[in-house]
Amino acid sequence: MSQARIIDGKAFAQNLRDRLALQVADLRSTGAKGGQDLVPGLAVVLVGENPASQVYVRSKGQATVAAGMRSFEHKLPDTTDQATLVALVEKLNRDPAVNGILVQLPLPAQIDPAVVIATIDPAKDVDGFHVENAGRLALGLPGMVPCTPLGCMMLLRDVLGDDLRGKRALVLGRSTIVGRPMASLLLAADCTVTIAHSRTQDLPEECRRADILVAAVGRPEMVRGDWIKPGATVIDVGINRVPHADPAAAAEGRTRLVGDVHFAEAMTVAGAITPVPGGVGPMTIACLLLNTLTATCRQNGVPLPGSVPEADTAAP
Ligand SMILES: Nc1nc(=O)c2c([nH]1)NC[C@@H]1CN(c3ccc(C(=O)N[C@@H](CCC(=O)O)C(=O)O)cc3)C=[N+]21
Ligand SMILES: [Mg+2]
Repeated sequence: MSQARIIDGKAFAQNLRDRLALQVADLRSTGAKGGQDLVPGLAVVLVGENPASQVYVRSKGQATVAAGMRSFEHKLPDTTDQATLVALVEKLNRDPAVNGILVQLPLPAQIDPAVVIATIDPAKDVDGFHVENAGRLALGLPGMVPCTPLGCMMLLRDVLGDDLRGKRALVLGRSTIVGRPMASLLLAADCTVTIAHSRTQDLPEECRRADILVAAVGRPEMVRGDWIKPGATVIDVGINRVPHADPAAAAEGRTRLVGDVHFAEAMTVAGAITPVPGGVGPMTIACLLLNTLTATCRQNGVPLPGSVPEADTAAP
């Protein structure tokens, strides 16, 4: 039986982070010569004590420092009101040491995420969630591109190169943070794009038509082997924590991570596939650093370092 190529997102992300660290060091020395502060700074705001969010925020901070950038972490209590969070974001907008701002989602129920995101200066919106950046992407204009779709695109470019052109791509999921921006990027890469979702009729049949399948629905192992076109490239965005496969371990409360794709089944059909963990997740963090570097360069009128991929087009 055939075996898919496993797309090593972890290694790709580490390589990107190494290259970014070199560019950050270059930028810092350029700034020192010109008397400018060209040290990229990323502010991450966490409201509340969601354990998963705490883990993500910690690994983002570590990655930021490892790349030679400044990390500013702001932790606010679960009871924080919207006005307080908006005031913090406004302060970060004005702070010249802060080039990127990320407000960790989800936010507690008393805070409307749309209001907070609308407050972020679009030039510092390294998540690419602001309406201005979402609109720019939808119109094919330069802007900040959401990290997860950007990372998926880089992996696809690595596997397929120019073969992306004209391919049938299906995005499963229509979220504003993954599905929709992913579809825009695939369209910009000259794919023929379908967005499928919970109301799509004959979903397995739709999936089977796709040369490129991007699963981002948040449903553990929903995409089965027989939903996949033989040889297709599969990008699994899902990160679902489920009880451990071994019932004894599950009884002790142990969990494991699975994607939106049934990996073992997909392995026998797909041409290439991202694993979970070790696929898209690490790319999200690497692209956050890339966006922070891009934002810093644009804010200071400095050209993007040559070997850093152009985020807008996700060229290799
Ligand atoms: N404003 C905002 N921006 C985000 O980008 C954002 C957010 N809020 N809220 C939560 C989600 C989730 N997210 C992940 C980042 C890295 C991994 C990651 O590195 N995963 C590893 C390890 C996973 C693990 O072991 O738990 C992997 O897939 O291999 C996963 C998920 C960013 N998010
Ligand atoms: Mg700075």
